[in-house]
Amino acid sequence: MSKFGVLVMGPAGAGKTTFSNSVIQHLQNTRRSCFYVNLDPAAETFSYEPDLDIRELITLEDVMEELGLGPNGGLIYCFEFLLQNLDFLSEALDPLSEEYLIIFDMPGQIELYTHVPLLPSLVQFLSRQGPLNINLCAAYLLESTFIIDKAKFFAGTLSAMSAMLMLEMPHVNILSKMDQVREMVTRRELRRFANVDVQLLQGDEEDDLAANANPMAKDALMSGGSFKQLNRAVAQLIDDFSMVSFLQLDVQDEDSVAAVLSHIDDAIQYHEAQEPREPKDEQEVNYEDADM
Ligand SMILES: Nc1nc2c(ncn2[C@@H]2O[C@H](COP(=O)(O)OP(=O)(O)OP(=O)(O)O)[C@@H](O)[C@H]2O)c(=O)[nH]1
Repeated sequence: MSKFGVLVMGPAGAGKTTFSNSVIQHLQNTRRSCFYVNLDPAAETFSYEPDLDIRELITLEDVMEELGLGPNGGLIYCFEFLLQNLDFLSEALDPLSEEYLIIFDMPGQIELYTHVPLLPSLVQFLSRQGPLNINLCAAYLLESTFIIDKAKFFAGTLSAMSAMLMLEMPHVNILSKMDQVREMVTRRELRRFANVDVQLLQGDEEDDLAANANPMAKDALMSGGSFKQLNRAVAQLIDDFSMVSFLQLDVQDEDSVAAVLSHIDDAIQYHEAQEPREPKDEQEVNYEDADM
């Protein structure tokens, strides 16, 4: 047996901290132990004070001020620094017993989940392949309001896929802030986004939510000959990657939080039964490039 952990990821403002807080509340209500780790060096305020906070090690503000880096380069520097000071994590996480769920609240900069190889190194250290031996699952949040603008929704879907491919770990995708869209779309329409229906990307006028809800957003969907081809290629890519689906999360509803947690548990249990994979080689990172 080993400890359990969830990496709460997703773009800025997707609702990561709010979701983390509702998980903590749910675990408290059900008398389960949890340990809350903030890994966002630019975080400002919390409803639940983190049990471990990267800002005790390094803050984005200090890095930007002292090294003259921008926010993206600064964040990458902070993560590189964390990777050079992994005792900061192991001293706090190693002593925890197996009953703990460890919640890692991640930053929102999208670079971290796409092309910069820092998260895979961190995951490797935390996971069953590394010394901390935590059974980890990624929870990738995307705002449900993105479905009103299909271009935005599919861009978000691609970034979720990118995180899935880069991290190669148990992963659940979540549409957050469901309270904001329930009145705007039918259940049938919602299902087409939750179980990503690539026909949505092919310009099906009848089902064009954007046209109904927000005329400006319709223009944002790529159109014209070459864009049609690109849309088709993206649709094919998502279709081939047949695992892309989203759970629906409403943080006001404890059952919804419990259902998402139960999926996370299932994803972890499923992967726990699999053989751990071989570690990847480490790669170099250039902070300056990140702000270009
Ligand atoms: N209506 C509604 N608002 C939400 C929900 N979840 C989060 N919000 C709001 O969305 C905003 C961003 O939420 P956060 O939880 O801070 O999002 P985050 O992903 O942690 O943000 P960053 O750390 O900046 O990347 C806040 O104003 C929240 O109150 C939700 O389920 N419903």
